Amino acid sequence: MQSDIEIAQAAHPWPITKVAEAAGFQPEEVLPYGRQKAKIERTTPVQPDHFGKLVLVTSINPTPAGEGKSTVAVGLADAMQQAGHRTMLALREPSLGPVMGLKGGATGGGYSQVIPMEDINLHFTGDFHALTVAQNTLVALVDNSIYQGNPFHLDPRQVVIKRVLDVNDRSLRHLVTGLGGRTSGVPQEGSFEITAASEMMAILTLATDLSDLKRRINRIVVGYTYDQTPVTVAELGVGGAIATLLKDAILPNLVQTIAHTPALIHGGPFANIAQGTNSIQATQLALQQADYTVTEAGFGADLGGEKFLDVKTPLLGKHPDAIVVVATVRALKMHGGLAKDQLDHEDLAALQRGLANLGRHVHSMKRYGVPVVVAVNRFTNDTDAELQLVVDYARQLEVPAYPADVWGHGGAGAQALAAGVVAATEQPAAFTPLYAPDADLLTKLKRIVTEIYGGQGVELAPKAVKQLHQLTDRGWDRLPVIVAKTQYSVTDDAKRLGAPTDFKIHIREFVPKLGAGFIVAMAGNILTMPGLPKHPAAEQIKITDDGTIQGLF
Ligand SMILES: Nc1ncnc2c1ncn2[C@@H]1O[C@H](COP(=O)(O)OP(=O)(O)O)[C@@H](O)[C@H]1O
Ligand SMILES: O=COP(=O)(O)O
Repeated sequence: MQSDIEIAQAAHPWPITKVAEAAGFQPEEVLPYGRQKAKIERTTPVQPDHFGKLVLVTSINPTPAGEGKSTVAVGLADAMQQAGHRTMLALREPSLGPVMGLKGGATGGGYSQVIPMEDINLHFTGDFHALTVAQNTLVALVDNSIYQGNPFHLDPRQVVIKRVLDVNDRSLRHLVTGLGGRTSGVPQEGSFEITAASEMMAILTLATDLSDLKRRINRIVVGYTYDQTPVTVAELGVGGAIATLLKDAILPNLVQTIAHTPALIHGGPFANIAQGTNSIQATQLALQQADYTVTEAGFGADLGGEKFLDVKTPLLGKHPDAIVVVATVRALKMHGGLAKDQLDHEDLAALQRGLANLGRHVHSMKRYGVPVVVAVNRFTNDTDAELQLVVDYARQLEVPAYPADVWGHGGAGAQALAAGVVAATEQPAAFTPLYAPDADLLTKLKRIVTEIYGGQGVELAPKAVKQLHQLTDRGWDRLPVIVAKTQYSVTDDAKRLGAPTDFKIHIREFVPKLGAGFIVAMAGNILTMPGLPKHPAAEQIKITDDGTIQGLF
């Protein structure tokens, strides 16, 4: 069986200028980066009343490998395009952390991939590197201000803006900087987070244009003074320089699928530690150009799905017309109690037990008032009996379900799914947000935990209780909330699979991100700098002397 990269390398892509022309972009809007990539620079403002239909792809709680949201999104878009619907994808950029680590890339798989997968999964058009330099330059400017006499009276123990790196590196979670004596800075305790979790990434993906980007950067709180007053980038007077570093990164990237469906790929926040959705700009651009936009949000519906619907949708100016919940037999069997190495043979009893996780996510997506469709992403070991069990269960939930073999057959494996999704987008939708925008932080959190996770409520650690009072005193307690928690469970315990209800979410601290415009609630022991596994993917990745990349999954 060919690998993802072998299938991608055997594809015959169009020149990106041809993809752009077919997608309706004007030549002056297309900035090629080589033959198969381009950035798109809008020359006319988007018009929300001309937007096409929006399809959000989310999923059940995944296994560590992922359950195929990107793969299904690509195969679905190809199938819709091949059925004659003008379709465009809006996806997120991969982080090199998982690419070299455990999870792999974010370009789909099999015959449902965006290409050139090597470029996209490695340095793409440099957006992650630009974001890394932008955030690290800001930290250096803050440290320099403290070193050069500290005119803003910043407390070195309360600098909250973190250095970032697009690498999984646990050794950078806790460190001391500024050692080496008087000329080497001011000693400070600090830490790195992965670029995908950075506030700069969140700002890039939520900004509607360059002026919004600049406003958001200026709102970043870099730290607090000795008397607890927040200090912003605007006060430091360096917002313009930081925005300059992102002048190209702010532009969405255009590539194509193996079947030449246009795909805008922009922004790469993870949904377990950030908001997990691709950029507002790319999604609006796709909505403007195509009759159907297929987009995805990270990890399960409890994370990327909820954040897309409650944080991104109000800024996007358009709610989804249909929500696709991707399920796999293998993940459902894990939720039914099987171990990772027991998933390759038929086990209807385990599958039956694990269906509750699908039920949880279908229920939580249905409450938004948007038609829901289940896509059963077929793996080679899935039996017809297992697939039928999932379809029958979905029918009991009164949602249509379509097995799709997009990995093995691309769009041809998703024709029934595509027809079902198009039909779903024609159904009436009464979008119902989860909480009122002006609800307080705790109310928002409780709604997420009870309505989306199925839990009993929230428990705040003493530090979080204290922070909540500070947030309230500052008037920051009405901002949207982003829950950072494990992707494997609806709870904050990665080992609790299925659909438990007897749990609370334990919030250890709140992290205000005023530039991004939300508060992050850190649940359980979630970390914002992942580590590498015992056998990282890097052990398989090679490059031949003639420059051919191998083993990139
Ligand atoms: N039906 C399938 N059969 C085999 N491999 C698959 C299938 N669907 C996805 N994969 C593989 O699983 C990995 C994760 O898929 P991906 O679409 O990235 O998941 P997600 O977007 O949910 O994280 C990729 O390497 C992909 O090639
Ligand atoms: O944020 C994580 O996204 P994936 O589910 O695509 O890995």
